[in-house]
Parts: sequence; structure tokens; C-alpha cells
Amino acid sequence: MRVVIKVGSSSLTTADGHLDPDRVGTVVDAVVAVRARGDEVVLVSSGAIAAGLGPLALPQRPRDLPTQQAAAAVGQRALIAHYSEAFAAAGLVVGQVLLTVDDVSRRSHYRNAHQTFAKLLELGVVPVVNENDTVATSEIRFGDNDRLAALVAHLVHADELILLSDVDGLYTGHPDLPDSRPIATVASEADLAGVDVARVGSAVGTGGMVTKIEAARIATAAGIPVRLTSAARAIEAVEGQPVGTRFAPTGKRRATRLLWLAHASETRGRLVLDAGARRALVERGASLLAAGVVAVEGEFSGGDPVDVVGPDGALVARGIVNYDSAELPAMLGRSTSDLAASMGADHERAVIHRDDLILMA
Ligand SMILES: Nc1ncnc2c1ncn2[C@@H]1O[C@H](COP(=O)(O)OP(=O)(O)O)[C@@H](O)[C@H]1O
Ligand SMILES: N[C@@H](CCC(=O)OP(=O)(O)O)C(=O)O
Repeated sequence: MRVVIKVGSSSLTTADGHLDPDRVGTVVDAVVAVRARGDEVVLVSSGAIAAGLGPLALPQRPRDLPTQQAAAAVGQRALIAHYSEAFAAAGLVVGQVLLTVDDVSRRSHYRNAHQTFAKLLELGVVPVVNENDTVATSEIRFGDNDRLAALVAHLVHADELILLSDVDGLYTGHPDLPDSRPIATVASEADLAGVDVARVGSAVGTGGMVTKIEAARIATAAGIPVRLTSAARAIEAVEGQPVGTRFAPTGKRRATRLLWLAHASETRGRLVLDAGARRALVERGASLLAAGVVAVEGEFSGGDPVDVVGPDGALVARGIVNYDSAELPAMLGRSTSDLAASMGADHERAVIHRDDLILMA
């Protein structure tokens, strides 16, 4: 068994921005319990920004990105120091893994990240993952760690994802409201109809329930079951007890970077297809060739995510494009052999290879 456990800021820190040793201890105990039975575990821990508030005498979570990044630089160090010490007491070694969006969406980075995790787990290390907050800019940030955890679960081929928060599960509405009821199981999207997750979460966390549900969708669509409960019930959760909310798997494994494309990426431009190309993509799972593209919108570089739309403008797919927006217009409507003959063999490549394309229609 390989388990990914994600713990939110609100479950690790006090309101005044210091790490709460008891709370961190509960999470550490759960990880140690998984390891003690011989299973592997990756810990995705938020809390860098929250843990930086106290040392920097910031009264609350800053709104501007540079101050958040400064707080994360200070807080991440404290967080890892704390984990290192706590896990060392149980004889376990910690490895810090800081990821950016590119690390799970670009093929070369993705492979590196996959290999790093495989080696860390083989060596018996407990990988402690967070977003690389100090370098990520606003356009390329996850912002919350819920979706990051779902993508990490996929990246390491996890058998289960456990999301630990300050609330003991998903409720039909905000848990403070008297009519809200706990939901034990989410078997499909239909079970989420009418569930109100609109109200924001804690003062230190980001995303609230919205991003947890999005994370659950990403993981379950890839065949990974998800349990959402409070950090206080972490031990019960890792023991497989029916605490909190269980999201059942709804689909099968897919390439992680394609999941990212489908669920979260901000695309940089649009390619408009003719009807034939639309059919080729949707019905035959073909690669997108220049011959079927009628227009290019936006500015992007080769390797960027783009939307692919039909003649009516409706979204058909998302993909990682192989060419810059500046070089594509001269290629449109032309056959692969014509392009190779006039522009060189390098232009024989598809505009988007089918392995880099995910259908959205
Ligand atoms: N339907 C709901 N069920 C449970 N919690 C909800 C719901 N709607 C909003 N929330 C809020 O989401 C919060 C958890 O999100 P967040 O503060 O971002 O946590 P974390 O720091 O663990 O990621 C809960 O404390 C709760 O106030
Ligand atoms: N990477 C950020 C996580 C941001 C955050 O607050 O996430 P979460 O508590 O999981 O909603 C940090 O460590 O502060």
C-alpha cells in the first residue's frame, strides 16, 4: 500500500501563526502508524505561510504574493525542522520536496518528480511535500495544496489519498449552520448535487471545501479513493475506519499531466479546428495536425497548454502545443508532407500529439 496524506494549514498552526506541536504530533503519529505496518507514505503538508506569520510578527495571512512568499520562506524552514525532529524520534528520515505546477504538467519535469519520489520511497524516506511558494508566481501557482496532493497521489501511484482538515468531513452545507448534515460517502457526482461548499474556510487555509472536492474529483477520476476527515482523526483514517467522508473511485488511471490540464491549468491560447479535425480528435483519438486548424488565438510558446475549440467555439480538448503562436499561422491548413518539404523535417510533428491531448467535450 502507498498512501498520500495531506494536512492543511488550519490543522497545524495556531491562530497567531506558530506551529502547534500537539497538532503536528497527531499527523506525525498517523504517518508513523502507516510506516509501522510496512506501508509507504507521502506527506503533503501545508502550513509554510501560516507558520511564517509568528516569526515575522504578521498579524494575519498576508494578501499580497511577495509577503506570502517571504512568510513561506521563513515558515517552510520551521515546518521541516519540526517534522525532521518529530520523525527522527520514530527513527524516520524526512525529505523535503517542493513542487511547482510545471513539475506535474511538463513532461520532462514530471518524469523527474516521479523518479525522485520512487527513490525516496525506496530509501525509506518520508517525503514531505509542499508547493514551492517562494518561487511560484500568481499565474503558475496551485495556491492550495488539495489539488497538489491529488496530483502527487497520481504521480506516486498511490492506493489512497487522505485529506486532513479542521473539519471532520464534508457536510451538506457549512458545518456551522444548524441544518448541515455530514456526508459519509460520495459515490458519484450526483451525491454532490445540492451540497453547499461556497462559504470560505479557516483564516489560515486557502480554498476551503471547494478545492478539497476538486482534489477528490481529480484523484477518484484516476481510480484513487479519497478520505476526508479532521487531523484529530488521522489515526482512525489511516487504520481504514469509516470516519469522515469517503469519495469512491470513479475512473481509471491517466497521465498525471493530462489530469492537470483537464482540471486546473490556465491555458495560454486557443486553436480553432475545422469540422473534420474535430471529428478526428473526438471519434478517432487522433493527434491534431496543422491541416485541421483554421485559427490561432493568444500568445504561447511550444510546451504551453492551450484550449482546442470546434468551429462553433465550443471547447473540445486541451493539449500541450508543440509550436509557438508566432510560427503556427504559416502552417495552418497545410499537410504534414508539404510542411516538411517547405519548412524542414522538424515541422512534420503534429501541432498537438495525441498523448498530450485530453478531450473535454
Ligand atoms: N459543506 C462544507 N462541509 C465542510 N466544510 C465546509 C463546507 N463548506 C465550507 N467548509 C469550510 O471549509 C473549511 C476547510 O477548508 P480550509 O480552511 O481551506 O482547510 P485546510 O487548511 O485544511 O485546507 C472548513 O473548516 C469549513 O469551515
Ligand atoms: N503552500 C501553502 C499552502 C497554502 C494553504 O493554505 O493550503 P491549505 O491549508 O491546504 O488550504 C503553505 O504551505 O502555506
